[in-house]
Amino acid sequence: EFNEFGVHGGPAAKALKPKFNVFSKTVTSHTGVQVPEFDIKYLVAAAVAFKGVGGILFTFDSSIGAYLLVLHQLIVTPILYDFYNYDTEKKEFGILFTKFTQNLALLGALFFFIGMKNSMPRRQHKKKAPKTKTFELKYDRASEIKAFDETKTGVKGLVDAGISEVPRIFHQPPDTVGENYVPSATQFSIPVIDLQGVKEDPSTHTEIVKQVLNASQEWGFFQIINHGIPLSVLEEMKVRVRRFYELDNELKKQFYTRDTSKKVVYNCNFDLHTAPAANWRDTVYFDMAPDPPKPEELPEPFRDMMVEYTDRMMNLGRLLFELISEALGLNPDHLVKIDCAKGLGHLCHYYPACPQPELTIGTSKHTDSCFLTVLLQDHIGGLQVLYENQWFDVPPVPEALVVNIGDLLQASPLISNDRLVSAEHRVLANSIGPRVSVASFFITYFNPNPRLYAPIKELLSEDNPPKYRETTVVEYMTHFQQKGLDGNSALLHFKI
Ligand SMILES: O=C(O)CCC(=O)C(=O)O
Ligand SMILES: [Fe+2]
Repeated sequence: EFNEFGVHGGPAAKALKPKFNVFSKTVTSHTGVQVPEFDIKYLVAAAVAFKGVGGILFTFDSSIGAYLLVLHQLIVTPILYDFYNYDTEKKEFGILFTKFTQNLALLGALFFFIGMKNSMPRRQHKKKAPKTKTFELKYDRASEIKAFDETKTGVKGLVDAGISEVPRIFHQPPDTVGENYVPSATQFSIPVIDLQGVKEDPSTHTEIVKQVLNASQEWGFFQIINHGIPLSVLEEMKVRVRRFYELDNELKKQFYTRDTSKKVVYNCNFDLHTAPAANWRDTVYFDMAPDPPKPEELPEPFRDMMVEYTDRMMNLGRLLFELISEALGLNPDHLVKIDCAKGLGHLCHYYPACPQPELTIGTSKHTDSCFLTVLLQDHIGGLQVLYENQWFDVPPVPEALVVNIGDLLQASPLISNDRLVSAEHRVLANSIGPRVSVASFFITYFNPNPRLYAPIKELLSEDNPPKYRETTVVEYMTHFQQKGLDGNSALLHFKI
């Protein structure tokens, strides 16, 4: 009825006019409201417009289109299909009533569509968030990283310059930071082992070996107290780390390099150019054993400190390897004999205060690429370990050192054939800072040590076949360095 318009509204206007008159009379007599007089062609024009424009928009999935069609239905249906003006016995009544109810059903369908559309935008909104990230990834990340690296002043340089927002290159993918976090005050926490009397008292020794085995198998992490390194040495070491980072930029820049064969390597993120997102952390690395640098090659704050710290750490490392050998049922000197305590490097980390800690991370989730790590951390906190798929805080204890099993011991992976755990851990960024830590890695990094490491034969059996192929430290480390902190274990590469 509404396809031809002509000058006066076409046949639709003709059909509508008497019906509209009846309609307006009925409305007036029932409600007392006077329906205003107007040329019926305008009503037809409006109905045609609503139907035409609404129909087109509707086919494009638009809710405006649906609203226009609803308006059309509301205007046209009660007037055009006026079954109420006919006797129930009349033929017209049946036809008009059927059409009226059909149009009512159509109206219902339109309302359903509008309801669906209103609930969808909320869902789509969340899905759209990663799209913003995809867009972010399209910026010229490589050039921004290059420019940042060329400043040679790291994250501390950005903070010193007064930035108030974390640059894009440091943005972590969404949801990496908040996932599966358990606040530290729960019934579980990483074990603290008191080493007092470990060398003097045989029953204490046996008890400690048991605790080391449990902690290394369960958590891959434990803290030690009464470990023999005086608190004053630990405190002084942290002071020296801060002092290094507070050196004049020109002095510090001399050590900024990506050449990992150097004995002193200062840079921001060893995997800056390959990692998906940069970490809010600077690091200076000292390769101290077996071939230490000359004292004059060390930055001034460490010159009279590094050798003492290394000696003390080597003694502690030998003790820990003995305890772990025993825990695995091996001769106490087994791990030392296969050179696990031969190489030692210290990673001195600096985590500047972060203006938007929720956008980035101090150190991405990773396992350590070494036999064993002994970590000195300050009072700020932020280190977390993954245990049973949940993140647990490793709370700072002033006199304690944190010990964790590395990939090459993994536990026992390469040596213990998966009996020990090289646990995943990470460091959160913090608005309070700087935080400093010293991670002492027992490993012969790039010393060409030809020794092949494989799961220890004594630990293998028919039920416990080797899970990793043999490899050298150099091969393992080369793979780790190329891979970077991408969230996957470097050990996967060596699985049989
Ligand atoms: O800074 C820390 O607490 C941990 C550092 C760390 O995990 C590492 O150097 O491998
Ligand atoms: Fe680590």
